[in-house]
Amino acid sequence: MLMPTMTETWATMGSTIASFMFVWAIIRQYCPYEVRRYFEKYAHRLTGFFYPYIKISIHEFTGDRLKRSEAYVAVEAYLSTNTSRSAKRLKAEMGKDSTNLVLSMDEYERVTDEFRGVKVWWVASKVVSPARSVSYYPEQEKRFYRLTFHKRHREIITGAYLEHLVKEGREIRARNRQRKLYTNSPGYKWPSYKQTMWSHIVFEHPATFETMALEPEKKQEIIEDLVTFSQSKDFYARIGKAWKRGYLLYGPPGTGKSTMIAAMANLLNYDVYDLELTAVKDNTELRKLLIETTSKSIIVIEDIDCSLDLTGQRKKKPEKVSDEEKEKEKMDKERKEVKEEGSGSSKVTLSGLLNFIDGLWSACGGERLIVFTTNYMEKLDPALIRRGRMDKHIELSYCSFEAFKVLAKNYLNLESHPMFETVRGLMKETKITPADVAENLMPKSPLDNAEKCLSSLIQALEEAKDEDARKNAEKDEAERRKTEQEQEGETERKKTEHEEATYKENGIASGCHGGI
Ligand SMILES: Nc1ncnc2c1ncn2[C@@H]1O[C@H](COP(=O)(O)OP(=O)(O)OP(=O)(O)O)[C@@H](O)[C@H]1O
Ligand SMILES: [Mg+2]
Repeated sequence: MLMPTMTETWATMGSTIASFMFVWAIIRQYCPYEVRRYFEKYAHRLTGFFYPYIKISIHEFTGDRLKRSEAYVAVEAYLSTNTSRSAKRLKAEMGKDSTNLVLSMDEYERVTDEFRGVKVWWVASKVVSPARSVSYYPEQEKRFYRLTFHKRHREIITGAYLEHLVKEGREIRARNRQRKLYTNSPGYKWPSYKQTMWSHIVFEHPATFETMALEPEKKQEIIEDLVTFSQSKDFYARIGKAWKRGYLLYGPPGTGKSTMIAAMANLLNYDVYDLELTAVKDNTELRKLLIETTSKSIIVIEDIDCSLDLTGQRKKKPEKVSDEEKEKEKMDKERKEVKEEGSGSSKVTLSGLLNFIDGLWSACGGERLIVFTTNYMEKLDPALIRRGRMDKHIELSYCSFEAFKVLAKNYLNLESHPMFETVRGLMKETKITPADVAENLMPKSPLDNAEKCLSSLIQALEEAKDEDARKNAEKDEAERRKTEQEQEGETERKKTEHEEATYKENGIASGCHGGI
């Protein structure tokens, strides 16, 4: 019998494959879905006998579809180091500090990797499912990576290789991570498959605790608290508490609450989620936003007192409201109105927010800070700010002399100056916010030197002192008038009483006369 030559074998295989493809094309074109499924099933089994490779798919979104899968993100980062060498089509994204471009493989690109002498293949791919006919959503893309390797290496690849890949992927991500500032936008539509509810920009705020004007002991205490938190994963696990911590920053406008949030993020290298509560439709949407936040992040709700009407239980007003309080209320109302403009009304309730902070869902992810800021702590519901929810209350107040020295160092590069004594004296007599101090210390022209800036600050302090004196005088005058009016009223009342008594006496006396 004649043995077939190599060429003949190839030709036979080729024609078998071609016939198979032809039959398959006909089945796909003309057969009903059930028949197609049947053929697919058996075709897979058949090829399984001869095909010596194993494939593992890692999808971008799995299960609940709300969060990118960690495995996918790790593979993406891991391959980014590999692909720049062997892939031909690459995607580039800005890396940490906007100084370098991070490369990753483009869709449908294939690369090889080697681990302990074993070769594997990676391909980046996606399936596009068509848009649903009755839907606002565009077509959905489901991206995934597929790993292929020979079945004789199954153990090493599914064990040591995948472990090594996840570990390295995480490290690369941490190295290249650009911190982000997220915000939830109003008018948000429900996400398509891959969209998230947050939009982001690169977080580049320069504030640090070093540049913050605060008393040194207070600053140190806050830094220690934050660092301890970030290193306490095991501790939180041991005591059975979710790894998160709430901070309430309160104080007058311009005392550094927002600046401190940026300093916190820079200290711990966390992302910031700036949550605009008035743009959140309801409690369900709030929970979804929470689920989408990542670990190593700060979730911020600024001006919590004006975010929503969360103070329902504390509406009892004092009987007498001073002019100052009236003015505060008016300002709040205006701010609230401005915030609510265009954002549609929100149905987030106090209980929804409480659940957001420490409900069951709040534990997902871990390593998160929740920070509220307010100008009026007394307006917040006690339930919202009790310890355990807002674990640490930090008051940021008017500028002290110690805080001024930090600003003088930052702005003027001065550690001491004869004019400092005048500033110290005036600061004891009047109040000024760090924002106002900073503004005065800022040179306004290239010719402005330290003396000019310090003079400007001293002038501002003197003006503030005069203003205080004027306000005090007005207050005293108002008090004096009030006392005078009260006294006049009292005299008038006594006079009337006296007249009435005299009238009664006279009437009785004249009645007696008549009777006799
Ligand atoms: N403690 C501080 N240290 C350094 N700079 C400060 C401090 N407080 C305020 N500033 C300066 O003042 C500006 C305003 O401060 P910031 O926005 O942090 O105040 P705020 O307390 O958040 O005010 P608001 O209550 O109005 O939101 C900042 O840009 C910063 O330069
Ligand atoms: Mg602020």
